[in-house]
Amino acid sequence: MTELLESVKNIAWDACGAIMSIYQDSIEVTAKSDSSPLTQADLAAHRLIVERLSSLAPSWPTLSEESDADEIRNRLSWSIFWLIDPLDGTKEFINRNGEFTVNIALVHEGKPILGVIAAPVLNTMWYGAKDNGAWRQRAGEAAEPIATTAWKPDQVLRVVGSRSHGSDEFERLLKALPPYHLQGVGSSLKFCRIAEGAADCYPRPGSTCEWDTGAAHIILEEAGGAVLQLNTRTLQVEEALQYNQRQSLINPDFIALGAGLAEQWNLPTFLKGANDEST
Ligand SMILES: Nc1ncnc2c1ncn2[C@@H]1O[C@H](COP(=O)(O)O)[C@@H](OP(=O)(O)O)[C@H]1O
Ligand SMILES: [Mg+2]
Repeated sequence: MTELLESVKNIAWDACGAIMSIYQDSIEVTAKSDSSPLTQADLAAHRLIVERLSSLAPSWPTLSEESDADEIRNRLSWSIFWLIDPLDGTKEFINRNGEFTVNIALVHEGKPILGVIAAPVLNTMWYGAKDNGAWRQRAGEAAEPIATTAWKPDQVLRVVGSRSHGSDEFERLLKALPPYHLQGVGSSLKFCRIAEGAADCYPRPGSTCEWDTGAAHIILEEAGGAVLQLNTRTLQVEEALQYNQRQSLINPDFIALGAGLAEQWNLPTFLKGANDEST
């Protein structure tokens, strides 16, 4: 696993290089069929990552946000594959605020077992693999282990949410939380904040795809946290998100949280109903 991680880290970092050469030049934006934005950086990173992973592990297929439908036609029969978002946070990339990442996960039997998230503007990578812990590495520095922090009921809950994709459902969920502080953060960086102990939870009703969460999912689990399906009606957490098990690649509603918070979430006292004391 350690050797595989090093290879994937190198690939993610090289993809960051391809993205940055476009970031520093001019960004051309086109619209995909679902009207979400696409840039030449998404495609350059996609091509580099798919080519390099295919030569690293020729028998493991790749499923990228930018894959053609034909290339992933048989995906439900895959037991192991690479799950890739070549540029997560395209809107943040276009807005040039630095909050975008390259996400690469290895998924086995519906669960992510290795993940790398690279943020070129922040010069940082977060990564982890099953039973190998979670790590953060700043460019030119040694890797350091990271872990979630356990929220206590007398503390303000540090919530992270999308910078660019809010929703009424998200606003409704916030009302069920104890006193909180909300920070908007782009891309998978929200999960990284929880994994390194800088935030407590990230509720996300709707509007994410499996490539937005796969790499972050295993990193957060290895840091002591969890990424759990959330029933937004009852506000109960359910089993962990699963990958490549359904026709749709859109995730169900979920909440990512640090150590111990899933148990707290199920305590009736945790949910206080409409809450107007938020900071
Ligand atoms: N309506 C929608 N349906 C599915 N996924 C959506 C969506 N709106 C946003 N997303 C996903 O949310 C990601 C951005 O996350 P965030 O808002 O947390 O920064 C996008 O990643 P990309 O930028 O890779 O397309 C996209 O995959
Ligand atoms: Mg993308």
